[in-house]
Amino acid sequence: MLNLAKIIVDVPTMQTNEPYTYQIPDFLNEQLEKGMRVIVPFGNGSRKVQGIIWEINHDGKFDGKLKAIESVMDLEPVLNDELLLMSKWMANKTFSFQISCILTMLPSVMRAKYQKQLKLVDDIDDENVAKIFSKSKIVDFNPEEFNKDILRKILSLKKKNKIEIKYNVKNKAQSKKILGLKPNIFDNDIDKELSSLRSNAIKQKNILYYIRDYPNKIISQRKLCKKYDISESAVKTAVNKGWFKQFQMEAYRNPYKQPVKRNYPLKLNADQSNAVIQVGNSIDNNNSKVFLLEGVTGSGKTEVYLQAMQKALAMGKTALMLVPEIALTPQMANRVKGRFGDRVAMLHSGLSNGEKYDEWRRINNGEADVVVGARSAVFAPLKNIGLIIMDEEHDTSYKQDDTPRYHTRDVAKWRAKYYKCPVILGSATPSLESRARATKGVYSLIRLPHRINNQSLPDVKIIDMKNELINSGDEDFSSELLSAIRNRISKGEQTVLMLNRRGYSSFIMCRTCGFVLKCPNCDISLTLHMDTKTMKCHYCGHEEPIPYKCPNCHDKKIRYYGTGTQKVQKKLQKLIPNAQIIRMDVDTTRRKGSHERLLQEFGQGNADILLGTQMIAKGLDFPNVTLVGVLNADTSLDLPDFRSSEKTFELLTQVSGRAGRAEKEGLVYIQTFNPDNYAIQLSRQQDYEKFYRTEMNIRHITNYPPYYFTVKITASDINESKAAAKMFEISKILKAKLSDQTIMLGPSPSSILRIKNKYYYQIIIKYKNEPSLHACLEYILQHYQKDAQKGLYVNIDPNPLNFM
Ligand SMILES: Nc1ncnc2c1ncn2[C@@H]1O[C@H](COP(=O)(O)OP(=O)(O)OP(=O)(O)O)[C@@H](O)[C@H]1O
Ligand SMILES: [Zn+2]
Ligand SMILES: [Zn+2]
Repeated sequence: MLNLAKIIVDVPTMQTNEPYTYQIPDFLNEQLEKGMRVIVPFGNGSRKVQGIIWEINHDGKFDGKLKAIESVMDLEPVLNDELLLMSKWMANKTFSFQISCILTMLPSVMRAKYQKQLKLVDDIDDENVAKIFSKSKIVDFNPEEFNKDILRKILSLKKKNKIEIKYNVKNKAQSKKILGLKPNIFDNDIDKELSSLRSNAIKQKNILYYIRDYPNKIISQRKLCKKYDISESAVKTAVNKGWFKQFQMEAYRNPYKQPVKRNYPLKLNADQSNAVIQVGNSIDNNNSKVFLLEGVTGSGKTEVYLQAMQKALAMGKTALMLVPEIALTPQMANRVKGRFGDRVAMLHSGLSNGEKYDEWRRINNGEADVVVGARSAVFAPLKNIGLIIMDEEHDTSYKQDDTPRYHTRDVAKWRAKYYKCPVILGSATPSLESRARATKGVYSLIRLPHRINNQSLPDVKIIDMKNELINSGDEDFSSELLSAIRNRISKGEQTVLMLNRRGYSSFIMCRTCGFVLKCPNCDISLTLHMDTKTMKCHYCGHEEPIPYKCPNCHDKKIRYYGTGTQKVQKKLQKLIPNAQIIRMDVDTTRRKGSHERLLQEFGQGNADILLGTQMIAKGLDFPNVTLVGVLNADTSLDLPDFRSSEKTFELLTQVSGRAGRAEKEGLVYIQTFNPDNYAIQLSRQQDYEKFYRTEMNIRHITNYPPYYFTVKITASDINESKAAAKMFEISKILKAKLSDQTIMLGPSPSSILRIKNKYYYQIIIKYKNEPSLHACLEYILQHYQKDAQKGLYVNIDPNPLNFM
């Protein structure tokens, strides 16, 4: 009989979904549990890797030699049964490896960091190498810190067994420790000390009074000093006299800087209350229904979420609310925090890794039972979930663009099944896939067709910029929009302006020879960043100075193309000198808290105009905004993507919805060079149902989702012909297996052929019913693993969000 553990190990280059069996050493036998992280030896060197315990068997048998677990990294499991089970499902569903799913579920600080170390095992002659070990026989080894000569010597000494290279796993997950104080003097002794103090020892007396008032209270030193105006030196004296015991206490980092105002449930209108009742019934009956809440902008979806969550909490269950990163505005956060208080945990990219880890632990310990967060919050270690909400369910940020390529919606539905609870998918513009499922009855459709208080949707006007360009020569601001802005300023009302911007919108081009400055590593033009005065690649991070002469023909007529937000802001300021403008884009929101601050300023009325990129389109609820302008509606239409109309319609509808949400009526101007395009015309009517029918017809004729399922397979390599050859090989395997109804596009070069010096080739498969496809793709995934070690990667993306 042996104590054995099956462990899923973190070995990047030789992945497998089969766990490895290890022996549990006696000293760990009591302590180990399923779901804990451990460190185990791997391979035949002295390599150590992180792993997670998948199964424990106390009366196991094993023939042959077994390695033993070296140490354990956790005191309690970090993954419960549910999440372990989910990792297995997810690996299968997304064609990835279980270990990468597990690592995705955990806060980043819990992912292992491997530190190489050098250990001196024998005397060495070389002085330069010996110097490395002058302080200790084991030192951290970062190869990039040594020159080639020394590196060569180290390797040759390793061959002679005079030096060992070890791999150690570092635990980055550290809780924050602060100084805590515990009273250590009681009753009569306090009085004795008081009477022995000089009459002017006021600080010392104050400390004793405090201890008399709170004899059993543990307090952090910082708080004591701040709250009772006591100096640190006075505390030091008190500790020396034995009045306090000083110790290290664990602190949660507090990411909420400002106090949140409490808010209370609103009286629901009939549509809202119908929605809450339906969802509530599903919570009561433990059924895992999926509701599609289709509510026009400003229809009060958030209040429905809050009151449905309240129901789940009242039954002693927990609630999970997912929002797109960009929509996790302070407004949304305050609404939830203000309703449910300290039981809310927030997970979003604005937190430091340490803060995220703390929030994660609060959830794992059961101290927070409401979680609000972006994509990865879908893995929050809540137990006993009673409701899952996905706000703006159509948002593309819900799909992860890198392995594991999961869609948050699928994970949410899996968890809801596990806990037998409902899911609400909410949106003013649901994804076509979800809306089609509601038509089929797979989801239950609930509609909120009216705005709160029956306020009408804003009036939308479309401006043909072709005419405008001829008449006024301005391609950014039409005269109608300008006069509407001036009019709002004179009335003290506010305007939101959106610049529909894509990554490369401000590139530079030579007007003489047409030269465009491109990234040396990727097939993409560099983007101009005025704040750092550099040209940057958004794919690989390459950066270089802005050229003043054309690198090709040396002419000085090189100029900036496309509309950057900065440029537009300058121009607008010139056109309307008295306007107070707040600009919101990647550049102005990079610093922590700046997003929050800008919105707050706008909300307080400190500016007339909020000018920004797509990040201002969603979720904002400012009653004084009566005018919305979309400066360039066309950029998202130009995408070589079958979803470009859907994206355009959705964006225009969402941004229009920011206008006229309270008593005053709203007006929207959409500037476009394609005024007749159906997505633009239909967004003028803000009629989602009509858009849905029109777009479904087009998808039907062109054989696209939701009528077809899709899979994208890519191969990438530094050598272009290798990537292409691999894709042709794969296409042969597929052709042999797939039925004739299935459509295969490619192999073809991806639309950005080269990224980070690697070439990409792809195949897209469109299918309706292909039972053997999954197994075939699994085979491809496993079979081409060995190529990854040589730098050729094969990736499978189920239901890709873009085909480019
Ligand atoms: N029952 C109600 N009575 C009064 N006011 C309400 C009610 N429900 C919601 N509101 C208010 O109406 C406004 C719009 O609601 P909310 O922001 O929830 O809409 P939404 O449907 O989420 O909109 P969007 O999709 O545009 O973000 C908010 O200011 C909210 O406080
Ligand atoms: Zn030139
Ligand atoms: Zn690049």
